[in-house]
Amino acid sequence: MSDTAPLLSVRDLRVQFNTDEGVVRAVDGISFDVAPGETVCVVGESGSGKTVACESITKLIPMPPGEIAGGEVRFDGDDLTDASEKQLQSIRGDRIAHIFQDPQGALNPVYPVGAQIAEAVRLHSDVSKAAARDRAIDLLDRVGIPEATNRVDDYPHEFSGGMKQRVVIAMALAADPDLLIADEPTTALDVTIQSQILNLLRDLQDEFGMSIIFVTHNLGVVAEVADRVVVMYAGKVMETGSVHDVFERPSHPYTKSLLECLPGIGRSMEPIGGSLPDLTAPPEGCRFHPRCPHATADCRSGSHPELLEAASDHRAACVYYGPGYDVSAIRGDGEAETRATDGGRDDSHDSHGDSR
Ligand SMILES: Nc1ncnc2c1ncn2[C@@H]1O[C@H](COP(=O)(O)OP(=O)(O)OP(=O)(O)O)[C@@H](O)[C@H]1O
Repeated sequence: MSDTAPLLSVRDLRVQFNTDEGVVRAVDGISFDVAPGETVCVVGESGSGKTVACESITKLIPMPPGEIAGGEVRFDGDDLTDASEKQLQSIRGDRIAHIFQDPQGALNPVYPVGAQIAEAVRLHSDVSKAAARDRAIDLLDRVGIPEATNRVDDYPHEFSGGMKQRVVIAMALAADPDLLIADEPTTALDVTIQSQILNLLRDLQDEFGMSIIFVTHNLGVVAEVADRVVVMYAGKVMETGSVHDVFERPSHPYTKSLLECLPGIGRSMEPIGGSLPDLTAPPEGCRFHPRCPHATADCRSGSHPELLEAASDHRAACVYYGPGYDVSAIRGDGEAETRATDGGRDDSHDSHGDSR
C-alpha cells in the first residue's frame, strides 16, 4: 500500500439486494484503498460484484432493492455511507466522476455534445456560457476529437462508438474530478479503439493527476492500466496487490485460474470450469472451493477465509496463504500439502499446470 493517505478507503463494505428469491449479498465485506493519482483495477468474472461495489461508493445503486448493509467508505476523510443525497450529488458532480460501458446512455440524444459538456462545466465552476463552451471545445480536443471546434455542435448520433466514449470522458473531466470510476468503458468497443481509449485515460491521468478505479473482467486491460489490482469473486476480495506482484506471483487459485485464461500469459486458455455460486446461499467455507482445483477439506467448511498479508502489500484470502505460501504447492486431493517454507516459487511442482 502507498505511504500517502488514501484518497478512497473502503472498509468491510457490504451491499445486498432484497429480492423475491432471497437476499443477494452482492458485496460481502470488501476492503481496499485508492491512493491519490493511482489506478486500481477491480477485476473478476461477470457477477462477482465489481459494479455494485463501485456504484455503492457514491450510492448509485438502486436503493431499494439495494442497501448498504454495513461498512465504511471514506473519501478524502469523509464517510460517504453517512452522507445525505444532497452531499452525494455534489460529490458525484464535483469530485467523483463515473463513466460506464455504454456511452450512449450517458449522453442526451437531443442536445449537441458541446452543450452537454458546457453544462457540466457550468455545474462545477462559475463561468460564463461562452467560457464554458470554450472549455468544452478544449476538452473535446484534449480527448482526441479531431477538429473539435467544428464538432462541438454535433449531436451524439453523429459520433462513432469510440468517439462517443471520448465525449463522455470529456464530460467526466469537465468537473476536474479527484477520482474517476470507469466501469468497463472499453468493453463495447472494438480492440483497436479499446487500446486508444486506454492510452487516452493513461495520458489524461498524467495530465489531470486523478485517481482511477477501472472495472474490468479483462486481465489484459489490467496489465495495461493498473498500478494495483483488486480481484473479486462472489462478493469477496480474493486477492489484492500491485499489478506486478499479482501477475508475477498470483497467490489465490482464483487469480491463477483467471491468468491462465489470458492470451499470451495463460497456459491453458480454457475458461474456469463451473460458475459463480448463488449469492442468496453461497457455499460454506471458501466461496471459490466448488471450482478450485486445489480445494481440500479445510476449504469446504467454516467461513470464507480472511484476506491475509503474507508478502508486503500483497494479500490473498486462501486458507493456505501465509508466509512462504506457494499456490502451486497445494494438492487438490482432499489433503493439504504442507506449505512451502522458503517463500520461493517452484514451477516444476506446479500441480495446477500439470493437471491440465
Ligand atoms: N438491482 C439488483 N437486484 C438484484 N440483484 C442485483 C442487482 N444488481 C446487481 N445484482 C446482483 O449482484 C451481483 C453482482 O453484480 P455486479 O453487476 O456487481 O457484477 P459484476 O462483477 O459487475 O458483473 P459484470 O461484469 O457482468 O458487470 C450479481 O449476482 C447481480 O445479479
